[in-house]
Amino acid sequence: MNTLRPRDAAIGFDNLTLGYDRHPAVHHVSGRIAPGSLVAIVGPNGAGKSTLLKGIMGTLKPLTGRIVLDNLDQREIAYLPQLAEIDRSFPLSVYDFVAMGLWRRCGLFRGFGRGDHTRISEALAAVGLEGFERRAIGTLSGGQMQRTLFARLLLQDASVILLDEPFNAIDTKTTADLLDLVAHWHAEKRTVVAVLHDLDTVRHAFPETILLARETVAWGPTRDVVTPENLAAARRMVEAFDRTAPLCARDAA
Ligand SMILES: Nc1ncnc2c1ncn2[C@@H]1O[C@H](COP(=O)(O)OP(=O)(O)OP(=O)(O)O)[C@@H](O)[C@H]1O
Repeated sequence: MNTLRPRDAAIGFDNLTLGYDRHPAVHHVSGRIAPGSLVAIVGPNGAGKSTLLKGIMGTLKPLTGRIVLDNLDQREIAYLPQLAEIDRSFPLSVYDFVAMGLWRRCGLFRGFGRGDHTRISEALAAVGLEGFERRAIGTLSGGQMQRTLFARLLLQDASVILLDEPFNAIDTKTTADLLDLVAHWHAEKRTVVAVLHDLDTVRHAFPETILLARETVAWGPTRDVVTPENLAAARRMVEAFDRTAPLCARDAA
């Protein structure tokens, strides 16, 4: 069902500062996520990981610096938000929720053809949710909802996929199944960037890591980045950060 034509979609950060109400949340990030990378973003709570994903998505505009997208339109990026951010009270079936992954290609008001229904069924099968089509999303367990979100991502068929804590509070079996999908996307040369807290998962499944602590502590091969020294430095840096500061000392100089 993969209709992706691999392209050289890359994401660059040029001295990027992102924040809220003009207060920086993550600052001076520079680097490039190469096409086809499989990258983990790690760091303590409040390090700016989700903020960086929101910057890539364009929902948060840079305070200073730039995000440079090569061969990539922001609308083509697929994004899996944290489970807690999804309003599940909306009366939507699993089938209709997953079908939303096709909207960008089909348009809102065009009906689905037989090929589309097949693709939706294949996506549900790929995440192990056959038989759940008519269930309201509000009745799903956390793991079932996460599988539903992955099925929607499958249909989006995006060259860049951003995942915000995709395995939080998800059991081992579901995590393993969803990690298989991530590995599959990587094999298809899609770019996958995931915010993660479980460092074992990062070490086993993500070749590249960005360690954030309001700025970049380290960025490179996971074995070089996820070290006790770097993790301790990240903790110290987040604790020392003044969240009320309008500017950092580097900007003021
Ligand atoms: N909408 C917002 N308005 C104001 N401040 C915000 C907003 N969203 C995040 N922040 C602040 O920005 C900082 C970075 O938050 P962010 O959610 O990016 O961190 P994170 O690394 O993803 O943390 P966690 O691991 O806890 O999810 C935090 O101090 C947070 O309180």
